[in-house]
Amino acid sequence: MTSPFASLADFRALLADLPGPDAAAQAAAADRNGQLTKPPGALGRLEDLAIWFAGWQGTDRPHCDRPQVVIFAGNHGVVAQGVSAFPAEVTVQMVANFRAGGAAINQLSRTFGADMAVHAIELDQPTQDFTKAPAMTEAEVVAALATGWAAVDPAADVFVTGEMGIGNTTPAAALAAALFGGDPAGWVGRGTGVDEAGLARKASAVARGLARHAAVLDDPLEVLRCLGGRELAAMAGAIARARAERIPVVLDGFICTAAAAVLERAVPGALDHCIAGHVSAESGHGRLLAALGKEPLLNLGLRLGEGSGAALALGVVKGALACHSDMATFAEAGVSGG
Ligand SMILES: O=C(O)c1ccc[n+]([C@@H]2O[C@H](COP(=O)([O-])O)[C@@H](O)[C@H]2O)c1
Ligand SMILES: Cc1cc2nc[nH]c2cc1C
Repeated sequence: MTSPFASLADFRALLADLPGPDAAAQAAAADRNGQLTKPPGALGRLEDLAIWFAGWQGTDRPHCDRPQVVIFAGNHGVVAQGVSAFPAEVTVQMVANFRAGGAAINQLSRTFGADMAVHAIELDQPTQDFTKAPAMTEAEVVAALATGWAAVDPAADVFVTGEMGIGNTTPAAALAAALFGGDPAGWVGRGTGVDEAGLARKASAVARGLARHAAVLDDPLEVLRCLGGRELAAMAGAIARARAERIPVVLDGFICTAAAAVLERAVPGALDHCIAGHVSAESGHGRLLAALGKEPLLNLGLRLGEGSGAALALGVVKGALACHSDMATFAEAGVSGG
């Protein structure tokens, strides 16, 4: 499908008209859950997870047989502010590594049977440094949203999106600060491993970005354009497309969640089809998830990005859905007490 939007106004209208879950399928799944051979509630959050997936997939026997992982890569003008522990050329080098099968996400995608795709977006054209100018023009942010929109396979049954972009914890922190308020220093973290001075440079860059773009801070899509990045916009576009297809989404780390938060702040409820795969070690991620009301499935101290935490969470999702959809009921198994 070519993208159904040509402007931010079109995208905004599309977001306001997204489908909800199938309440009947969800009710049928809750009923089935009550009949499975286990004490009530004994599978804990796995039970809620299965019932939630049932609603979005529109079946009382939800599945994770065709998970799709899509990684978007972008480069950032704000790296000129000294905000990353790694040089910008690592972005294109890691894209080559993804394509050669050598990154963590390749191994995790294979482990959980996910189809994996990589989209490098204009890596030779970094966004503008947001401390000096809007990161993107409207045409650029719409093109990135459309790349994300087009990347989703409508036949996937679970969707994961991740990113690669040296410097991108800084635009992610800027989005979080713009969307939820608070001191920039409270949203920046060590990313790939910056020292104290690097952390201070990140907080300063975010503060200057917020000041420069103060006029748009009440408009989440303009915030994405002025303070975000191409891979962040692409993740937002992909998450919106998954919603249009009613495909449940597993969110990854801080950058992915910040991109997703743009949609929720633009239209409350826009992330109802998303769960948090994990909470990353990036200091603002837990706070961002709390602001979105999302409880992460995993907390393993990851701070890699590239969809890795969400891909790992596919293991939990697969376990939850296998139990829900394939366990015997008390009646089927002849077990007393159901
Ligand atoms: O997902 C996370 O929470 C996360 C936390 C820290 C770093 N990263 C990854 O590291 C890169 C951004 O870090 P930095 O220090 O360059 O801003 C980018 O490629 C991300 O995928 C990702
Ligand atoms: C090596 C490397 C791999 C990554 N994967 C996601 N972000 C990354 C950042 C770096 C620096």
